[in-house]
Amino acid sequence: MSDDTIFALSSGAPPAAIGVIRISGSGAGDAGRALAGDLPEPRRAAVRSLRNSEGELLDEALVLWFPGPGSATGEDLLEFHCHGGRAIVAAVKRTLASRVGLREAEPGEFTRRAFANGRIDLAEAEGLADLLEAETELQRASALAMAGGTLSRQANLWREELLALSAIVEASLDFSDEDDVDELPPSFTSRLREFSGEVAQWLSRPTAERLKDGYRIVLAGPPNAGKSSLFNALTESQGAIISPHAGTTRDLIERSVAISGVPLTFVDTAGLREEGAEEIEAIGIARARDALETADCVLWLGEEGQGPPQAWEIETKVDLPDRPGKASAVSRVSAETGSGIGELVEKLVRTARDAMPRPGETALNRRQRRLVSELGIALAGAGRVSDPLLVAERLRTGRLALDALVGRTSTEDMLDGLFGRFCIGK
Ligand SMILES: Nc1nc2c(c(=O)[nH]1)N(C=O)[C@@H](CNc1ccc(C(=O)N[C@@H](CCC(=O)O)C(=O)O)cc1)CN2
Ligand SMILES: Nc1nc2c(ncn2[C@@H]2O[C@H](COP(=O)(O)OP(=O)(O)OP(=O)(O)O)[C@@H](O)[C@H]2O)c(=O)[nH]1
Ligand SMILES: [Mg+2]
Repeated sequence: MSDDTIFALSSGAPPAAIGVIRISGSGAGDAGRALAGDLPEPRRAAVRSLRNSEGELLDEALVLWFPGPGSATGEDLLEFHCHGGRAIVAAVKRTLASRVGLREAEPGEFTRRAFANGRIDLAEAEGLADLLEAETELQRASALAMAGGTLSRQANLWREELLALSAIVEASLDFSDEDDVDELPPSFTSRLREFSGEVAQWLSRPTAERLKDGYRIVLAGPPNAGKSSLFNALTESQGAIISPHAGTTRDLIERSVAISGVPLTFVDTAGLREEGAEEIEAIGIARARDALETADCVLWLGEEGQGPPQAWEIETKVDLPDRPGKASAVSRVSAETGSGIGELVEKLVRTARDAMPRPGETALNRRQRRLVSELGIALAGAGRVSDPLLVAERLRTGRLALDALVGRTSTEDMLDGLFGRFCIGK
């Protein structure tokens, strides 16, 4: 980690109402004085005239001064809240670079410094990355919980419990004599079991990927069943081509929408038929079958009972007089008149919400799940052996997983990948 002083525009692209330029590092105070004269008192906004080294006025701006280590990055941090015009932002940045000699920050570098300085841990940094990418209410609430340290606090409690259990094992080692080598107290076993149960509970929760990708709803059925028409009605779009010609849709058509804050991804597919499909349509049918594999929910528009297991039977084109009808239909709709569409959407939202993390519940991403499950495996292993030395060894393995979880141990590659997800200025 370099210890030079960095700056970046942290607000959106100009022109904007306000442009926030942040400066972090040991040179932040001097940079502030170079442009603004005397600094305001710490953590209090004050108006200053910003000038370049020729003394020319660049802007009247608010200045905020956060001396380290009690700042967002843990370093001296200074902010100019300028008018957000292109030329103003450019002039302030130019002055910081060429006159003051500061370097423009890399993507995520402020956050990376906050991590390096112990202001946030790795799980919180991942939460922040998700928070910036959040597009729905559920994603926002879950990411905010992660960024606020719910998993980090849990990991620390688990770490303490591991240390307490290790202490019991140590004590049994100290006091063991020839006849009584490997007796761990019964309380040890029950604590271990409770611990394992808690870890299993975290692993059973809906995942962060599910929250990000949305609940996948695949529309399937024979050609001309009305899949594309229903797809357009559900997504309130004209994304799919509709025609009376059987075999109109070939490629998968995906559209993500958030309804009541719940992310849903609808997938329209080529009509399934065994015979008569020409080459391109046949490729489409293969893709449709693949899509069925990854679906969270299949809406089946074909003949009753002919869809994949668990599929929702949908009776469609209910505006037409002579239709076969479906006794077990979950939903009866008409894409033509719109009848039943609202109810179907409501059912889907309810089902999808049940499959998602609760609002504000921490959802583990793939990396976090791998490490929490390593902890779970270590605990299970500790419960299966009786030699205290082996038990101690398993508990240590669990602690290593927790260290990796919060980033006490982490590789440069991993950090580059994570912080590269942030924009410049974060
Ligand atoms: N203008 C501005 N807005 C911003 C940020 C920022 O850096 N600048 N943030 C940047 O991400 C977020 C807010 N996060 C922050 C987190 C910690 C501290 C901080 O100074 N913490 C100190 C003191 C807390 C106090 O007493 O008020 C600390 O925790 O010790 C500041 C902002 C969102 N909004
Ligand atoms: N009356 C009526 N006609 C509908 C309804 N839904 C679809 N259709 C008609 O049925 C025909 C086929 O509709 P599509 O939505 O293209 O059917 P599809 O299942 O996507 O067909 P492929 O892409 O070929 O597999 C079109 O002529 C539509 O106008 C409906 O609810 N009522
Ligand atoms: Mg179609």
